[in-house]
Amino acid sequence: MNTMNFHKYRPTVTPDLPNRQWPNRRLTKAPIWVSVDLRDGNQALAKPMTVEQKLKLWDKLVSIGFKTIEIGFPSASQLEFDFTRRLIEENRIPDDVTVQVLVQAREHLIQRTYEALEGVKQAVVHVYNTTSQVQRDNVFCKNKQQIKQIAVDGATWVQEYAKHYPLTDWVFQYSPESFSQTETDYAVEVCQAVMDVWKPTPQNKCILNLPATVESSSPNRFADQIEYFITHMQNRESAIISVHTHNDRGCAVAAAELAILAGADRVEGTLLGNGERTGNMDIVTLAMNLYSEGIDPQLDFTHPDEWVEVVEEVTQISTHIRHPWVGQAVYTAYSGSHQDAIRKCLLKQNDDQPWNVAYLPIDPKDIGRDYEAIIRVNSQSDVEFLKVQLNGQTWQGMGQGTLSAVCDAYQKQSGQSIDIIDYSEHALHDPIPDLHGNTGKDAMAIAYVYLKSDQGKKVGVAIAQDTVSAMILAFFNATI
Ligand SMILES: CC(=O)SCCNC(=O)CCNC(=O)[C@H](O)C(C)(C)COP(=O)(O)OP(=O)(O)OC[C@H]1O[C@@H](n2cnc3c(N)ncnc32)[C@H](O)[C@@H]1OP(=O)(O)O
Ligand SMILES: CC(C)C(=O)C(=O)O
Repeated sequence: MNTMNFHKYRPTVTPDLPNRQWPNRRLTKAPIWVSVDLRDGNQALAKPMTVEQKLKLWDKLVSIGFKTIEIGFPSASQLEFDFTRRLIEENRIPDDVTVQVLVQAREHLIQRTYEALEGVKQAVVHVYNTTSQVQRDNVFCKNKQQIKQIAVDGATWVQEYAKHYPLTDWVFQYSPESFSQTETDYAVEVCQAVMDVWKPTPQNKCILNLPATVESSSPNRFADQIEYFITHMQNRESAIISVHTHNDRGCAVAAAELAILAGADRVEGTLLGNGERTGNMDIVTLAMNLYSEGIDPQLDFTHPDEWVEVVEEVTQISTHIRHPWVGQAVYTAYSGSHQDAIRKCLLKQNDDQPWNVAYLPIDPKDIGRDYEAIIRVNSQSDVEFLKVQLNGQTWQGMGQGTLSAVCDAYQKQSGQSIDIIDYSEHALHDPIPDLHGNTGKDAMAIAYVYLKSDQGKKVGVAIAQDTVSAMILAFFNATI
């Protein structure tokens, strides 16, 4: 047997933390959210957004309720610079929203970043350099001391250039990029050196953003890294601890959740998880996870169809039908036992009681989905909710069985009262000859339906490929 070449790989080293506290904690409130759609999300697109598209997404992010939005990398290109200027000069930044911008720890780029931000009321200047061993050795070809010096120089320039713009309320953020692949003690050392430059206080905090730039271990080990960092740093009360997870192993949301348990205050991510490679942490999923546990997510995702459309338009990426919480299929049950359970629970569900419905973790109505989409009929289902396409019209009905669902649909559509007197359905195993004696190989079921309506008693009969279709056709034959 061929085996995959797993010998090629080694696990990422994460700290031992025998007294870890995070597993005993629960999520109780939303973190500080930061949307990085317009930066990390954008830099990952084959066709990055135009200024107009960025403005459109910006408006959506503001309306959803983000209070900090990383708007781009203004020193990287004229487009990024111009977008920043548009937001400022056109007064598009509400007073309670702070823009954040990313920059490398390089002086000319930091200078240009401040030029882009001239006149802004408040902003986070986010400077980063990578600290991981692979980048130290292979990309930067520098030792730990030299890499730390890049961070210190960057922090110094960020602080110095800010002084040229005293009217703005500046907040400084530092990311040891590839934190999760960095020796955690070393990450603490570098961040401490940055804090020594900025000298934050509990009243004037800096932000330390700890990224899983590439997700390389399981979420519990990322949580260990965060808890280790927090418990080994000095002056914890003067820093906001932020995390920025990517989804390489499919666990970005879980990693962020466990990082919050481990003490992180703030989470960076994108709507629907767009971002480098497998994407950034999906803020929608994390926020809705909190919501489904009765925690105020502090973001408003009530009308997904509106903002999903904008995200899809600007990213040119469609949303999977099974995307957590907002995919088109996530409140739909095809299988009979699920349909049965949902119907029974919905009948018992009172609006003033906590949500208690099997198979539906939240009330789909909360995000603008109706129950009619919930139950779909196919070969896996016992028909209790029906959609019938007839003469170009869609008829919908719900009932204990096929016939009562059809009857319900018919009554809603025609306004006529109708009673089912009796019915019978038979699966046929032998082929049925048609009027000319030919064998209809597909015919497999026959149904009789006896009705009493305003027009008196009627009987309908039909043969079809299955009993459900035969019943529906027999019903309509009886109503003609
Ligand atoms: C994990 C992340 O998402 S980080 C963000 C990534 N996003 C982006 O990079 C998008 C925007 N960036 C860009 O368009 C370009 O990188 C620019 C315009 C900012 C800079 O371009 P350039 O200077 O031409 O190239 P580049 O970014 O490759 O860097 C060149 C040098 O800076 C160094 N450098 C890279 N990142 C950093 C950093 N964060 N801090 C300090 N130096 C850095 C490189 O090692 C390289 O050094 P060398 O010339 O001695 O080999
Ligand atoms: C710049 C940092 C925060 C980043 O985007 C990453 O590490 O993924």
